[in-house]
Amino acid sequence: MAELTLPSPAKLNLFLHIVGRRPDGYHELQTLFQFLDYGDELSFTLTPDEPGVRLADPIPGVPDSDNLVVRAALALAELSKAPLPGVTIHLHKRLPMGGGLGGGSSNAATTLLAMNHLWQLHLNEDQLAEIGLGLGADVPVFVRGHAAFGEGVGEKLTPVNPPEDWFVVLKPECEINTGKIFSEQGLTRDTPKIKIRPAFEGDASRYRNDCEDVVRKLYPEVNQSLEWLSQFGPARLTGTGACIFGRFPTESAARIIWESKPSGITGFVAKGVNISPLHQKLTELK
Ligand SMILES: C[C@](O)(CO)[C@H](O)COP(=O)(O)OP(=O)(O)OC[C@H]1O[C@@H](n2ccc(N)nc2=O)[C@H](O)[C@@H]1O
Ligand SMILES: Nc1ncnc2c1ncn2[C@@H]1O[C@H](COP(=O)(O)OP(=O)(O)OP(=O)(O)O)[C@@H](O)[C@H]1O
Repeated sequence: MAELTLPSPAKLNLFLHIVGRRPDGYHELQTLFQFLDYGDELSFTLTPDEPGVRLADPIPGVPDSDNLVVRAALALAELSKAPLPGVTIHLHKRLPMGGGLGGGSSNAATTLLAMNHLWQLHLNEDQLAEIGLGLGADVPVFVRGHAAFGEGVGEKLTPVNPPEDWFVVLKPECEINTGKIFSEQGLTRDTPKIKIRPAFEGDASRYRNDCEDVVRKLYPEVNQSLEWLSQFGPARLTGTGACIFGRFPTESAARIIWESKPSGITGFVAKGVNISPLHQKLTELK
């Protein structure tokens, strides 16, 4: 029985600038993606006697047909002319939903890489990134697996190596819908483009997240958490939120701040990594 267990890490947008808007309404970004050594875990078991894609742990409130794990597996299955064995997928969710950590996109990318392997489809990374983009703007970076300067809607990726610092990630008590933030009237949409070089050679804390002002106004919980965390250094929103992060040079420095957080706030401490834990695991398996 073919079986595979793989990580599905979180990402941070170390900065996120909105530099324009495409005719289809999607926003053009410049962003710095880095992975965290923290995330969900997915297990895939082929079931040759039982066709189809089954999710063993549905997410409450998300129909299986909308779950990006199922959608990713079905998108691959559609491309195969030959009948494929079925698969049962276990999803161990740790990442908060609507957190700006790219949990669903990461789950989709892990599924694409796992099922390409288990179904022996031999699609290359470019093909998987293209299929991934059809599932969500954040999927390609998880498919490629290297920290990157992202442009376009996040699909034009230049691999970079920002410092692998430690992060305190806090999850204020709200879920934020990405589409809602991108449709807000007051959103800054005209930040001048920067060149790639300063973005990763310089200190990313010189740059900002253009969604932050709008999110602070709409979600007082996020505003309060940012105010608290920024006492200890620059604190920023990831994606369209709701999660925020502060950067620290060592694990112990991050843990001291984590231990002192106000009661009731959830989150975690994790290390920023430039090679995705998913790709690290796949390399070990080769
Ligand atoms: C904010 C980021 O997380 C930054 O990495 C991503 O750009 C969002 O990626 P995502 O969650 O995969 O977003 P999608 O599921 O593709 O888009 C959700 C909705 O947000 C809006 N959207 C998204 C991305 C983008 N560059 N411009 C947009 O206007 C669109 O209305 C879209 O229907
Ligand atoms: N496997 C999945 N995991 C999480 N969410 C999923 C999944 N499949 C579908 N979704 C849907 O996608 C929505 C966004 O979830 P996700 O965790 O990716 O948000 P996010 O971290 O804000 O993403 P991003 O940073 O890409 O904007 C959820 O509210 C849920 O309805």
